[in-house]
Amino acid sequence: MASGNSLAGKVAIVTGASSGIGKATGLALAKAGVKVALAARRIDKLQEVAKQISENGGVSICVETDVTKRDQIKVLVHETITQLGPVDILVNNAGLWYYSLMQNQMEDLWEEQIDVNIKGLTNCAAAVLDGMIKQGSGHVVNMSSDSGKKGFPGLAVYTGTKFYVEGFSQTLRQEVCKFGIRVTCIQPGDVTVEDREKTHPDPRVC
Ligand SMILES: NC(=O)C1=CN([C@@H]2O[C@H](COP(=O)(O)OP(=O)(O)OC[C@H]3O[C@@H](n4cnc5c(N)ncnc54)[C@H](OP(=O)(O)O)[C@@H]3O)[C@@H](O)[C@H]2O)C=CC1
Ligand SMILES: N[C@@H](C=O)C(=O)O
Repeated sequence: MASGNSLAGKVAIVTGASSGIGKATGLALAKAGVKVALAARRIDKLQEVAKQISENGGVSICVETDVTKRDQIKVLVHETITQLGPVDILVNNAGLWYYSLMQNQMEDLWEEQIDVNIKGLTNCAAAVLDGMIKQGSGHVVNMSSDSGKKGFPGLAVYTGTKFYVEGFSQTLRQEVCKFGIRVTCIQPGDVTVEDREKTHPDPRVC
């Protein structure tokens, strides 16, 4: 354990760790000495991140997880505790966004964003709470967005999901601070990620 580093030796789950902000967070936490459970649907991408972590002397596991599936989240938490130890940190990062004007009625895209950004984030937070309450400590880091602070045309549903993240985080914080659990909300602005085209699939939907 590196001295003077309060993160070293801790255990973190990072959802959406297969690319972008989640991947960068997983790498950064591992570099700081955190044992990281990398979660996302694309196991091949997670394994690439894990390889990078182990080449740099870090510790991680990969758990194929779809955060819209509660049973898979339970397996994620179980595998993390079994292989790495009790969960100190959850980086609730998995999320996606699609630009589309409401008038274009892209119902499937709305539902996907609601399922991942709202239900997935809620279920992941819920799955680690019990353990954190029992151990009297923990940190839930919820990924919001600048879209969690103001609306952007073309992002009505996405913005709605991130306003949810803000409201959910504020309330959760008030409920669990008495157990020594911290809840943080992060609002990145525009961050260039490798899969930008995937989340912005077709400018014609705008
Ligand atoms: N990039 C930006 O400008 C900003 C991003 N954000 C937020 O940051 C977070 C990360 O996004 P970003 O890094 O940019 O985008 P990426 O597309 O690079 O990453 C999204 C991650 O979410 C994962 N994911 C998507 N759906 C699911 C699912 N059902 N189950 C599990 N994992 C899932 C993806 O993994 P996989 O496909 O393998 O499952 C991927 O790892 C999001 O919450 C986003 O809203 C906030 C503000 C700005
Ligand atoms: N703010 C970003 C998403 O959260 C975006 O501009 O796409």
